Amino acid sequence: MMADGTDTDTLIAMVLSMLVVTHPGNDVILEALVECGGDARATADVINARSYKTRDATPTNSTKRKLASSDLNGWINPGAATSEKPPSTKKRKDVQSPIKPQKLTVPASSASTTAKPVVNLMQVLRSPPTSKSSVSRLPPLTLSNPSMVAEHTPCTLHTSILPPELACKLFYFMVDLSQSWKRNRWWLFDRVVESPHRTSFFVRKQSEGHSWHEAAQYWYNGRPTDPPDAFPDLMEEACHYIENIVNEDILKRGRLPLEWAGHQPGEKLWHANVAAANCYEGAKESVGPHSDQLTYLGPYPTIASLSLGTTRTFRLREVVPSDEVSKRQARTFNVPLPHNSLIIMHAATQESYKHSIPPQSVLDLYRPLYPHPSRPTSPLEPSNCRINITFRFYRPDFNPQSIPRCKCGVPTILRADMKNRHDGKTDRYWWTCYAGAQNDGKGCDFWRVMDMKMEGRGPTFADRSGVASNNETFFPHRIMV
Ligand SMILES: O=C(O)CCC(=O)C(=O)O
Ligand SMILES: [Fe+2]
Repeated sequence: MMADGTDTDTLIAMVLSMLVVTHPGNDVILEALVECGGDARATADVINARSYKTRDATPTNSTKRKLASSDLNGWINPGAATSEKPPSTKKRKDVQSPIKPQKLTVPASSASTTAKPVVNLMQVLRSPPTSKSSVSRLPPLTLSNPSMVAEHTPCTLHTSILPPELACKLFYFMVDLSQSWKRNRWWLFDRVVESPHRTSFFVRKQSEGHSWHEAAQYWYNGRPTDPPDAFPDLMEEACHYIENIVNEDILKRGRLPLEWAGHQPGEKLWHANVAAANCYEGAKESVGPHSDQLTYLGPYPTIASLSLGTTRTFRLREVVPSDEVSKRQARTFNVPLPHNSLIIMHAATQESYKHSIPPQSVLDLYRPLYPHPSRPTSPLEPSNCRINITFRFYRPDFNPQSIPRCKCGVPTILRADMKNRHDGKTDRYWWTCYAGAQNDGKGCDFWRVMDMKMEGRGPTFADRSGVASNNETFFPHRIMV
């Protein structure tokens, strides 16, 4: 998770959150962002203003209207005769900034309205030109059962994963706890932005000698935090079930060369030593498209994500590598995650896909089976909350002491080169400065390719099996060891 300052989704979310009219479509918002030099506040003002002016609408719920225009110049300046065509968005299906952040955000109320220097946002955001017109567009697909999930994605879905009473108790416990969780907050350009849900970070009691306190700070975008809490007992109990399922699942799959191979033969290869929890209250709370930061997870992590409470849609969309965008399109997969289900994001999910929990217009309330343990005689209360707990294995070879520091003196973050992962000549992971997330948006230009061997990381499956592991000679989806 966590974010930096160049994310399309973040900018769109900022604009959306300031609109008083119905969503005009991402392409329209992006073009308006270009017109407004990347200033989200100004973009929202322009979209709002033009909507009322041209439609004679007032900003009441009853008069909210859908705006649709493919010609943004004409739409923003209906009277202005201009020969300059607005940048076409027809071909833009999957706009990616070169370095992607981890969370969708909404602006803090302090968003400024002053004019900002003009940046050509499209140069940053637009994918390299391609001839996509011949590539057919695939409609979103709902994956409503475990076999569909396994068929279409690198994930597995398990339903009714915990004993029902444990799932219910853990849900109540976490909802109560979540009252003190925080909205993630960080700098984006010149303003502070905030995540549209609450979050918290936990460390397992017996986690092998490393202090994951620094890692916890990075969960909160580099903000100083108190040492993270230990897994509560109910989470610990749930974790045993989850570890068993995850290890069963990964044993059935081939392993990728850079995955952690363990110190001793027979050792449990995946164990959760940290967990991050999210609470989404109501239909509008969300998390935007992102891939999880790999800093402590290392390459090709497995992440086990437990859902409790109301069903929400988990959305997955592949990031098509640059050399394939002219041949195929990404497809959006929607996976409804009911109470007591586990979706396991297996190796290569973070390198190849973005995931999100989009806002919804309606929500099915969760109806608990058991009363709240501390209010056993109260009536059962349906809830509009979803609790998500992602159990994670922070690798011993990506511990805080071994994370490179940037020029600002703070630990860097590790990202995958999602766009070039099939290239074979391009390195696939890099370390970059992350100081800007907290430091008034100002970081340094630190950028270094991650080199497993030079940095002394492992042992990996490649080390064990002798398969080439340098970043130039294997292809994530093609070589299994
Ligand atoms: O709530 C979810 O299912 C996803 C949460 C997530 O992606 C994250 O915390 O990184
Ligand atoms: Fe995530």
